[in-house]
Amino acid sequence: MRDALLANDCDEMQGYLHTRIGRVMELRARVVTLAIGTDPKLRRMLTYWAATATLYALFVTLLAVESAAGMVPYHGVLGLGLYAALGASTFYALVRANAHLGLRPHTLATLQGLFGITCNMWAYSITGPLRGATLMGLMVVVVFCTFALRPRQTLLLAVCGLAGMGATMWWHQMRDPLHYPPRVEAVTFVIMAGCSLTVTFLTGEMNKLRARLKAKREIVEAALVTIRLLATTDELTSVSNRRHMNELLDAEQGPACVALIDIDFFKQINDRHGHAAGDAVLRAVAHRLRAGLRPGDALARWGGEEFLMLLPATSLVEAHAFVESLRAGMADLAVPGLDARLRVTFSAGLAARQDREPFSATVNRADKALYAAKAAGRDRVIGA
Ligand SMILES: Nc1nc2c(ncn2[C@@H]2O[C@H](COP(=O)(O)OP(=O)(O)OP(=O)(O)O)[C@@H](O)[C@H]2O)c(=O)[nH]1
Repeated sequence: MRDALLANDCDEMQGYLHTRIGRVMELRARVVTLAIGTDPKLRRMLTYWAATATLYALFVTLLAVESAAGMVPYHGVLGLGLYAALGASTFYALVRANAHLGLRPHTLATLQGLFGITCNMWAYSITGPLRGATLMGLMVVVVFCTFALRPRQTLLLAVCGLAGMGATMWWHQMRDPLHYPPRVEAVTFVIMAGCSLTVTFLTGEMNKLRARLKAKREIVEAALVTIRLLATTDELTSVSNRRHMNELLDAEQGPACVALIDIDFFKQINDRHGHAAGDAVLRAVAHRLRAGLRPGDALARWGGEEFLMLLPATSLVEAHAFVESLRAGMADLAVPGLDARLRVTFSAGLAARQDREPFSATVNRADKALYAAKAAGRDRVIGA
């Protein structure tokens, strides 16, 4: 009795924990969706944002540590920290809401790049002897922007960065030549300019390579679509070809019916009106049959003037009624370019798949039923 109660308590506890964990997971998924959305492109952009925000945070934390050691003025670090936090959160909001704002990627990248440059100028101004380290930030700005900007736009941004940093250096060496020796500032500037222009050039080349790769990938993707279409479609009638129908038959697991449909006296049409007229009849019949298909049904050109229809989850009685309605509908089939009085008819043999027999056996029975329909005078539907 006691054991049973204990087991009951355990089950209840397990159920309770299960529900709680489920709710926590659901809440977590909602928060993640709210924060970074579901669109992969948006998520990628927010990943870039997160990388730069982390860099700002690291940078400001390091400066705070240095300010505690008396190397950097406290108020300068606080100001820069607030400015960086404000900028980072503004850009998060802009990127997150951009689906509604509609800002172009290069506009967003340029704004972020310019913000990065001003952070760099500020950091250079307050870091005293550590200022050389802040110059690395300019390279990050260039590389970050290369994802969204064209090479020329990246170059313009790099020039803006150099102008900003150059002005900052010039101002400091004019104001305080003791701590900012003009020669040191000049050499630093030249090295920084050389590095950032080289990085701009290299990222520009990388961008061109990426664009070329993208163009090639698009060509390959389009070629794959064409190859797939050619491999699965009958060129004349645009319905599936035999190979594709065989794939569909292989994939079909449940009960189904097949209908083998053969145009009557097609040789006569060819002989009397010419091969092109025969082709037009094939196209018109295929078009009419395809238009009559229900969702899930499939149609293929099985041979010369023969079509195979796959009717999943359909009984023989239902299939008979369905194909019979298609047959009756042929009475008003008009073939473009041919005498309107020409009546095109077809005969059809039906068979239902028995248990899980291979479809080749079902199609064989449908073929026999078709033969019977032809023998019985054509223009009719017979079930096996
Ligand atoms: N125009 C055209 N004719 C084709 C094509 N493929 C096969 N055929 C012709 O279709 C004809 C089929 O003739 P048969 O098998 O004798 O059949 P039928 O004249 O329809 O006779 P029944 O089926 O017994 O009513 C042949 O003359 C083939 O040359 C095609 O793509 N275009």
